[in-house]
Amino acid sequence: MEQATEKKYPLTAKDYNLCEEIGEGVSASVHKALCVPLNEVVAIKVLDLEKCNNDLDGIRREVQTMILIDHPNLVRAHCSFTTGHNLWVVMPYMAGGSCLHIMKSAYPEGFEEPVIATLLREVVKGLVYLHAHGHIHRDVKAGNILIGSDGAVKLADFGVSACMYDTGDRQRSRNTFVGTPCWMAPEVMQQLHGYDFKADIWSFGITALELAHGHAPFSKYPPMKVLLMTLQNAPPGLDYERDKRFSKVYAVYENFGTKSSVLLLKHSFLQSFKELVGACLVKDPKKRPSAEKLLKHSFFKQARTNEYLVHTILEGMSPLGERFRTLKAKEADILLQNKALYEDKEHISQQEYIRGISAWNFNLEDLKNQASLIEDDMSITEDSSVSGRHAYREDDGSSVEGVNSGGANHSKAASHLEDGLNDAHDLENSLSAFPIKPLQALKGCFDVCEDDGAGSPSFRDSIRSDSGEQILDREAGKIDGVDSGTSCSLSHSWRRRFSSGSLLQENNLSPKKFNGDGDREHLQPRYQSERNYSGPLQHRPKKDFSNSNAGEDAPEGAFVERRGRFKVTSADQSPKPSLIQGAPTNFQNPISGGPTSPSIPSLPTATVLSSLQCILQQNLAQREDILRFIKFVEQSSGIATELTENDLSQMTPKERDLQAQVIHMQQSIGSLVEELQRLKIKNSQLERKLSATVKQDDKIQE
Ligand SMILES: Nc1ncnc2c1ncn2[C@@H]1O[C@H](COP(=O)(O)OP(=O)(O)OP(=O)(O)O)[C@@H](O)[C@H]1O
Repeated sequence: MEQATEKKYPLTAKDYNLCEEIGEGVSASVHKALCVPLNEVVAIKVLDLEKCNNDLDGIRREVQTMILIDHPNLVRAHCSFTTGHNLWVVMPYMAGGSCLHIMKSAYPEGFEEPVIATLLREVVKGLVYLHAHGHIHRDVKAGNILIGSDGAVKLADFGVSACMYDTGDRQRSRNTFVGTPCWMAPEVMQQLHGYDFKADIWSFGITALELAHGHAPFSKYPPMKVLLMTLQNAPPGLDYERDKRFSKVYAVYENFGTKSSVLLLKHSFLQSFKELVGACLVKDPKKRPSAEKLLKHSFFKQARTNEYLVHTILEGMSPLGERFRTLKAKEADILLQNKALYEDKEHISQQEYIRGISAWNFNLEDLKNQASLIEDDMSITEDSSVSGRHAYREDDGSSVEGVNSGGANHSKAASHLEDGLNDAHDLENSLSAFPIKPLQALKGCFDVCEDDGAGSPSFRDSIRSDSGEQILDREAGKIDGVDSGTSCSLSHSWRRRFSSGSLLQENNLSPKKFNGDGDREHLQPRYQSERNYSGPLQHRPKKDFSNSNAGEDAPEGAFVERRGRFKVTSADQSPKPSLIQGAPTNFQNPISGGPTSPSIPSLPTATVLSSLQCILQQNLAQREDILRFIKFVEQSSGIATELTENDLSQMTPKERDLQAQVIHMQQSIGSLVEELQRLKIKNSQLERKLSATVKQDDKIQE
């Protein structure tokens, strides 16, 4: 491949001395290296082509993009070449590392306001350039915002970026499913009408929250749940209560005209930050501002210079390689400590987290588990969702409702839902009640990288640490057994998590502390609940499973559908029997007008309550009708049994006809009684569900 810059970067591996590892992604590891002929420190991204699952197109695209771009806020590749079965991409060394790693190391609760403004402004500038050149980045997140030793901010990782002009028809919207769930725009998840540059604006909004809080909203949830929550809930945002540390009044000095005067402006950072995030996190992409427009937002008045970043966040940080090693070791340690938890069934979300997207398996059990985790979110009102309170309190270690709160609540929620989610039919009903159909949106979207467990790339041997010490081997971090029972080995999922964002708290690696707020003076080392930091989801062509053994992984029940790696199994696909032929079957959901279902997950609790009450009343009325009908039939059949053979022979045709009808009615009684039983059971289930919901509602109101 041709060199991209004036300087001639060598195209052979022997001209580079690979040093320690400084980053790891889903598809690659990144090393510090010395380019010997130029005596220049560089970063080399090493992609193992054998592990790339034929996604060579994606790699080609990434490298092409990286070489062609030319903007101070985007990481440009110097050159690339293959060595053995690896592809090396040589790029500038960004000594500060990614914002995510910096937060993990020293700012677990997010950055200070001016830092956020400075970082984001630089990112927007990069996006303006990318979008103007027809590219969508598709993976904007703190893990991909790199900082150089001079405080330069650059957006990296074009692994999933897309060129809008790829098809040649300059089509301006895409139809592929890529990105990382927490940062992924709803329209990318939905795949209904494609998406465009505005998908990056959504991810940018999520990244803003990530930089403010130290983690992305919903980051602790398993990927499926993240998708559902993004589609269902009101967009996340800043909250006046939780984020009041951003409410400080700032002094803004401005020069006017020739006379240099200083004006003290009272400015609430929180207000403009809230506005910025709110503008980006609008579900309708058309209503999101363009990157260009965003750049003019008043929020960026807080932005400072690159030097400011050097002084505030880089000074005092340990070298990147050392930081990376420490974080990696810490994560391995925490995984070991929590091993027992993962064996506990009550910690489904943590299991999902460990498994990562690689192990996504949409069988019935998984769907049930995922769906059972959804219930607790029904309590999230627009407001609390917007504030993100629900998702954050847990992070402080104080357990609240939610998945990771010690398991008790979760297990309660899960068992509570058991009743309502007894079969796949109900499950599908409940999912289909979402305003947009996430399942449909998900089916066939993914191909999933399976970890072959094969470890080190051949280049490993040549790697040495700057300090000469043995660097932590990737395999050394592998913890056997933790992931037992899943289809993904830990080494893989661990890599995946680490790369894109576990924010396991770090012992205060750096002496750097804030002196501003006071509330962040002490960065206590603590192990916070783990999150799901799933890596990018790469869209690949759907596979033909027509010859596959459809039922191979199905835990039970008939196989319904399988597209890509998605499959939905159902224990009962048979149509529900109608009550009686000719009898009314209009069990209508009073809200939607559709058939009633015990699960109406997309509705707020109050609406669900009134809906359930209506259904209950309807069922009671129907039961009365049926009882009356049975009584009537019993009376009729009583007359019939008193008739003798003789009587029958003397009957007129009309009488015989009537008699036949009576017999038919008698036969119906059996099925009516059965139906009645079924309704009774359903009634009692509804009653239980209703009282549980009322209790839950009461609790929330308390
Ligand atoms: N030029 C660089 N200088 C310093 N660190 C880098 C550089 N490029 C990447 N890194 C580090 O390596 C990590 C992984 O790199 P990158 O994101 O390119 O890999 P990936 O496999 O595409 O990851 P993912 O897709 O999971 O985000 C980054 O998060 C960052 O911490």
